Amino acid sequence: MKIEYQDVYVSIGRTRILYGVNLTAESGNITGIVGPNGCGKSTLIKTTLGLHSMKAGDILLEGSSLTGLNNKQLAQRFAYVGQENSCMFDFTAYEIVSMAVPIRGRLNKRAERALVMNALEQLGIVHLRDRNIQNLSGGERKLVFIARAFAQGVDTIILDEPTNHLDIKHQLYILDILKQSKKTILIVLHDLRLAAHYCDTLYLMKQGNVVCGGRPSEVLQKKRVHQVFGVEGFALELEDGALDFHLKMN
Ligand SMILES: Nc1ncnc2c1ncn2[C@@H]1O[C@H](COP(=O)(O)OP(=O)(O)OP(=O)(O)O)[C@@H](O)[C@H]1O
Repeated sequence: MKIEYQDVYVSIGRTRILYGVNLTAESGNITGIVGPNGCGKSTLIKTTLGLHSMKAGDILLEGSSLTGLNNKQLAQRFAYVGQENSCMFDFTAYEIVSMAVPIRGRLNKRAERALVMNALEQLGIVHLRDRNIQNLSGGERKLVFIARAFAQGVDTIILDEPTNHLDIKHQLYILDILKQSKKTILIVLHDLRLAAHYCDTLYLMKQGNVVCGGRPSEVLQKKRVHQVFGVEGFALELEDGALDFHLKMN
């Protein structure tokens, strides 16, 4: 489902954090948000979850405003995978994933089990189902939280830096799964190589606003990368047509 941010202004306390953000994540696409630390990426995501209120603007899902919806109604529309990897209690991976089930309404035990197992299978983590979440590695935990998002059964998943702390193999694994899912994905990324390669559309943020949005090849141009990140880098097309990002290091 298409997500539209229309002229979103957010303040925290007396500090203005977002200054009229306009951004569209098209249905079935991967839309990335990149930008320097503190530019407001997580604030935008948290505003979508209703954790910050908007001073002005609106957030629409398939044309309908999210304003005023309660947590359950939001969870019936989209899933969220946050930066945090921790869990305070001794749940198994299976139990964590099954927490998504009530969002789908009443299901009998058999249907619930099929749903959870299907999500674990999609992420390739059936073997982890009885493991205590506390004893899993950071990458394994992230896979469990993404499986929970899949079990929610929604078309739209919003992820805030899901590749943080993961080794390169797990980073690619997670992004490949998201790509193959054909879901509407809105994802905050720091790695510009991953952003260039996986995103259909990319938005570049700086100091609370979107500097530019479009295809990664258009957005990650040398001049703009320098303006926003202060480094020398640019997107480049490889022989097979895939997009990469070249960073010049001194
Ligand atoms: N609860 C809060 N109270 C006060 N200031 C906040 C709060 N949350 C965020 N901020 C400030 O808002 C700005 C944007 O923060 P945000 O976390 O959205 O940035 P970000 O782009 O996600 O950064 P990063 O890449 O480091 O995760 C920062 O200056 C941050 O200090």
